[in-house]
Amino acid sequence: MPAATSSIIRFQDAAKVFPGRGSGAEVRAVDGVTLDIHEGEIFGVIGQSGAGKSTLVRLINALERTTSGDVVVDGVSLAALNESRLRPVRAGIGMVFQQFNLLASRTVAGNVAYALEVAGWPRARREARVAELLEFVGLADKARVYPSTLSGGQKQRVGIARALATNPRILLADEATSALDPETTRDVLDLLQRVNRELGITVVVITHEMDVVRSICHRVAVMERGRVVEVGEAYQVFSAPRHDTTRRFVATALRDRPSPEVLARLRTRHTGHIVTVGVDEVAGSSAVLTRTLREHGVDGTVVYGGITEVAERPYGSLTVELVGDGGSVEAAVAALRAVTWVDDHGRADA
Ligand SMILES: Nc1ncnc2c1ncn2[C@@H]1O[C@H](COP(=O)(O)OP(=O)(O)OP(=O)(O)O)[C@@H](O)[C@H]1O
Repeated sequence: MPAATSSIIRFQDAAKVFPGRGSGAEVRAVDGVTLDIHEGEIFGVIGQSGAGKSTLVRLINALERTTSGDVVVDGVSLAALNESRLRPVRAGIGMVFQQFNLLASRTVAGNVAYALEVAGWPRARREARVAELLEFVGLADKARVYPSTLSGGQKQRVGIARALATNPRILLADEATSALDPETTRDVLDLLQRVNRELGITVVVITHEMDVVRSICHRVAVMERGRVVEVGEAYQVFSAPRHDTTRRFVATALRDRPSPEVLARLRTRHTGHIVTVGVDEVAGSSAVLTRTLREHGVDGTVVYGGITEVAERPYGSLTVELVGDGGSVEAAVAALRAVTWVDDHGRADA
């Protein structure tokens, strides 16, 4: 976890209202958001399509301007700035896109150099900086090729090198891995993590992929209809989700809990007492489960479940068939309840 918790981006009752298209009603794409993004963290923004994620993030570099409220970036209030005074703020913010947005007519090096040319860097400095960036993203050997010859993952690494060219303090990534296959996604996420850890850059990622949040985000905001409905440490938000959007999101990551149909099938195969036991870093590790059952003289067989990691901490559940004498099963269930959540499905004949 990053040590610093000072705010680098602050939304203050920020709103973005688009006029209705045709005779349609106006759209409150971002609706009164107050939120702090801390310096040095990887912050995730999740939510369903149309929830307002892109608009929220585009307020940070003023690609969209607030219609009310404010966004304060590195102590600078954006609402009051005109276009020319926004330029230095934008220079401190890099952005990567789902579709990469590379210039087809320029080589890889030419794409990365582009922002430096616009910023008036002399040629020698530019070349040194481009070489350094391509080395950082692992594409030193591709400097002279054109984007069309690259894989999706390589294109996104060029996109990241380009976004880093002018030494931004903030990197915005809008669905940066959504066009990539799972393996390439992993490489790009590793790179974003290095950008954060090695360069100390604050990273804001928009994603609809639980895997992205699960593996790299320190904190996360959940959006619904322009509002932030849940915000906090990724582990806290996902281990105790309060909103349907969050619950649905979590369910896409880990199908660890048996549906009624699965449970019915389990009952035909297992006649003992079936329980689903939460697994988390404090209480529910499988070691705790095994020890508790042993202490009560109960046999446990795992019949369903899954454990994954959220923010590098264990998360999931195990469904277990319990077999034991008299009240020992009930006593074991009570002991488990003292340390984690338990869903008691009972016995087939109960
Ligand atoms: N330029 C615009 N003019 C009018 N309405 C817009 C404009 N841009 C976005 N919207 C509307 O604002 C709402 C939020 O859009 P936004 O793209 O921010 O959502 P999102 O959560 O990023 O969705 P997605 O995941 O599909 O990109 C949507 O209803 C969208 O149609």
